[in-house]
Amino acid sequence: MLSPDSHRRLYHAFIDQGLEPWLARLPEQLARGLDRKRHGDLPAWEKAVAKLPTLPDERRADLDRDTVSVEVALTEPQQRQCHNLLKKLAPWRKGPYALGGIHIDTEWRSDWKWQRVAPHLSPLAGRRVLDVGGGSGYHAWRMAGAGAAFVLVIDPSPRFFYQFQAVRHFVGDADGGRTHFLPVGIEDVPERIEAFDTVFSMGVFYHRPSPLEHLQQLKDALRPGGELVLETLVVEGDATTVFMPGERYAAMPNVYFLPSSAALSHWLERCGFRDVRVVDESMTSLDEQRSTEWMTFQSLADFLDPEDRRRTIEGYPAPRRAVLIATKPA
Ligand SMILES: Nc1ncnc2c1ncn2[C@@H]1O[C@H](C[S@+](CC[C@H]([NH3+])C(=O)[O-])CC(=O)[O-])[C@@H](O)[C@H]1O
Repeated sequence: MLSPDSHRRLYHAFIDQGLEPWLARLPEQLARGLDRKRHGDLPAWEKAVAKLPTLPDERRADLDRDTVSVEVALTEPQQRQCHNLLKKLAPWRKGPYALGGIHIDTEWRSDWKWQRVAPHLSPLAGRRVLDVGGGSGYHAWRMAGAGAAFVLVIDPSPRFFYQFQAVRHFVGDADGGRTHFLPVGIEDVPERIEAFDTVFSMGVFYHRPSPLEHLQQLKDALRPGGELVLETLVVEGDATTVFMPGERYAAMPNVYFLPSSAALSHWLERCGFRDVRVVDESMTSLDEQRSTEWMTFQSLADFLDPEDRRRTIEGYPAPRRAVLIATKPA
């Protein structure tokens, strides 16, 4: 269960944003997303967040820096307690964060992805934003830091929901209550809601078995004239190239379509998007995704061929990611 305060915050935000068609579904979606049967560790994550100590009101949140940071004075025992509680939510994959002097060095340098994306966005100031598959919410805090009026992360992972709530505990009201997380998938967004000025889908597309349906769902979430930001794994090739790996790609299950960025541009156009641009294409480096103290399992270095880093352990082209931006016609 969410604390009544978090419930209230979410409901009020949905009312303020005129998201009434979605509001009626929230109680069921929250209950399902946080159902204790979904993961054996869920009660432990909930408890860890609930046990975070009350913090002094005086704090300084910096959401517009590479490391999402909250400066707040903690006593040494408090800092130790927070460190242990945050560790209970590991593995921490998306970040980095610095919370009350605790540096969470996550598996991903998600700030590097943001650096590739941010310069190309229509300014986020005042916009209503949806981040589909937003993980722990790192990019959502950056979007709020860039001035978005309302940011909603949807991600079905309850672990990431509790990681977000832990960061929220530190941020407090310093974001003006503009950043939110709903533990559901893209399939739970009400049909044709057309409510968001910018929709992000980063690191999700290749997990979708029906890629054009995913593009259509993203389009339906956008208001006419809104902007889509699509980041995904691609392969080299022309507008006719698409690759589907076997059961695993770089050890990941559930990886389906890896088009070339030219093919993906073509698909976006076929789905009715306009002004499609590939703003970045780059290989994922071993410094961007790696094991850390906060994510101690295997990471990219273990999933590439040790003899030839240009290949995955399955012999496929190593991860290459593109960022595409497109507009829904007004
Ligand atoms: N049906 C679904 N609907 C929405 N999200 C889903 C669904 N299924 C899984 N996810 C979520 O999609 C996220 C994909 S990670 C990208 C994180 C961030 N965006 C990043 O760009 O760093 C992959 C990566 O590391 O590239 C996970 O958090 C899943 O729980």
